[in-house]
Amino acid sequence: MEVIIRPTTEEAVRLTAELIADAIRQKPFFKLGLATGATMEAVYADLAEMNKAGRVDFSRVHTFNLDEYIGLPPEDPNSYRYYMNKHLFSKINIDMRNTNLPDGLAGDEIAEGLRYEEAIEDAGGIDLQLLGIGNDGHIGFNEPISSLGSRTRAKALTPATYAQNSVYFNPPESMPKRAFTMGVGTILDAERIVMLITGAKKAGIAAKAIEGPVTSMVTGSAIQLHPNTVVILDEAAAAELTQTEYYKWVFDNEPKWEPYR
Ligand SMILES: N[C@@H]1[C@@H](O)[C@H](O)[C@@H](COP(=O)(O)O)O[C@@H]1O
Repeated sequence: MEVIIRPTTEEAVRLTAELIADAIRQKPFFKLGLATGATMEAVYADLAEMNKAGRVDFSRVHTFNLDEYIGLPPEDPNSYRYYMNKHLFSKINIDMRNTNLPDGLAGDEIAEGLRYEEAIEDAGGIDLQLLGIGNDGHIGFNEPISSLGSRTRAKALTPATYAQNSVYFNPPESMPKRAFTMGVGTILDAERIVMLITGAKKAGIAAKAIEGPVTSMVTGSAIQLHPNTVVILDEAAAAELTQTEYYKWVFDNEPKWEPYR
């Protein structure tokens, strides 16, 4: 795992977008795993800008989102399908048929989990999975005590997640209590993981996920098991890390990071 700390949120976001764009440039038939949440909005704005400037082409990219609320139709402004269309898909040259999210309205939940797993497998697996982290340490909607081997399935949301995300719903109580999410095992199967964590509120959970023990209580800590992971943080989110001098040295000196410095 590598940890990169950038002085500002903008720089952390920009680096995340650059890594994604570079990866797509190297392999046009790219399978990109996507995340939602406030943190990612700026990443998608950067990617849309790069696409517009002709710096990255999404025409042959296939996307797979981590999760979707159960019970929300795609046109609901709080569905993750709506979020993705709004923040990214409508702004880039992607073929909408190549964009995938779990179907929040799927009647048979077991079948929907299997369908999504098969769709990822049929596409040849995910090349790069973008991740944020929830206040309770979740990745996707893999809440505390989710099996670290879990696959795509329906998952009940914790009170912490409810508190974090219900502010977007009107009324807040209309937020679904369950969601489909890729499993931790599904996420760990990706070829490469890029996690972005920004803001002072995430400093505690960032330190747990990056430097704490690998535990299903913080499913974000499972990234430590992945052989090709980079975590990008702004200074505020990195405030509780203990090895910051080392992380900074690596970014400032390792040749592979030279183009991004
Ligand atoms: N399911 C998503 C997660 O994938 C995301 O990481 C999290 C963080 O959101 P934010 O960036 O708003 O803190 O939000 C939701 O819960």
